[in-house]
Amino acid sequence: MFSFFKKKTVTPDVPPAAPAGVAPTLAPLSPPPVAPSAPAPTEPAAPFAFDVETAPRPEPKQSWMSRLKAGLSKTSANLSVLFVGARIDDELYDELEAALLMSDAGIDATEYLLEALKRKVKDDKLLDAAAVKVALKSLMIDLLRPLEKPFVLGRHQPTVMMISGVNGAGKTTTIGKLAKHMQAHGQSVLLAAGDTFRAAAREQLMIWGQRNNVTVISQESGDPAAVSYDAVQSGKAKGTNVVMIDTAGRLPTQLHLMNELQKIKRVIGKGMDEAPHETLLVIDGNTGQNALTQVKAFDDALQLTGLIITKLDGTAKGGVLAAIARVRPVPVYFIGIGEQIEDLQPFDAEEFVEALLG
Ligand SMILES: Nc1nc2c(ncn2[C@@H]2O[C@H](COP(=O)(O)OP(=O)(O)OP(=O)(O)O)[C@@H](O)[C@H]2O)c(=O)[nH]1
Repeated sequence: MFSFFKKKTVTPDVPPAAPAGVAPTLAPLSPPPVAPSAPAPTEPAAPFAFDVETAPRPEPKQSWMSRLKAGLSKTSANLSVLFVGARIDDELYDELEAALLMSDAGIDATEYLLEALKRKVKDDKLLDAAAVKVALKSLMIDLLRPLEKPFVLGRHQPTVMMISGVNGAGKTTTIGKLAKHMQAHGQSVLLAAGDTFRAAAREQLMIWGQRNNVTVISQESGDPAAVSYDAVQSGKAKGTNVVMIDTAGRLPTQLHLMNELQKIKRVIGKGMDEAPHETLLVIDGNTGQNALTQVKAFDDALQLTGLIITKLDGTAKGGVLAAIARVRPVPVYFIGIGEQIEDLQPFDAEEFVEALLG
């Protein structure tokens, strides 16, 4: 058993002791230092650790942190400038309120943070703007920390993951990255091309599967629930470690398509008790407050176990994580900042706030 988790919580060489019955939490997400030999499908993979800073990458690639900072630079510039030589007065709070709203934090999280900050400034008798910024950082970390959750594999054989989201959110790209990470750490992976609407999407996944030596279950036309069921059966028969089920993009307002997702989930459950073990929503980080609408709708329909937020390298503002934390705190397993495999990393609240408020 292993989990994808932030690096700070682990000692790479010595796996932390886990309480009885609980999966050990290790940090991952990069090729392991030595090329692994894939174990027999049913063997659990050896635990592995991931360190963003030391992971090998071609020069002159920037570190994960500097790229995350660059991705969130719009918001961080707007927030940071407020504290430069500022007086602690209503004007500062007003500007901060505007900057948080602009960052997509939404009204609830913005009001919560402002109230908490004012209280802290008073209680701790803070006198200069730099100290207020530090206080805001710590409040944001506290707000976002409940969204951190290790992504554990190995509790089930196979672990079945269902991946949903609106069109173009980055579902298929994310599945590809995750599959590669998992393979690199000795996990056997099977994909289901559950997007039976778009032939191109199916073909994209098939070609990708051939290139990367990953079996893809697909049907030319047909019922995505049936494809998903077949994939689970195949995964069980082959002793595959992970079955990932891609689904067609859809809007939460397309009720018949949301009903279809519920059906896919039910049918997966018929293929294997307790499956899908992970019901994930992929969100484009540039969607702003609409991301919150998506989380609510998909969570209501599917009871999500986690989120993956992509494209935080574009025009993303980042504040939407605060809105999610306040309004619908579904765990954020991973965040993505680009199209390369190492551009998807476990969500780390402290790292994220550091990039946002630096
Ligand atoms: N910049 C950037 N682009 C990304 C990221 N993740 C995915 N993309 C791009 O977003 C586009 C859409 O990605 P897909 O994986 O096809 O999205 P999808 O959700 O499967 O799309 P549908 O099948 O149409 O629903 C592609 O061009 C990806 O390369 C990211 O983190 N950053």
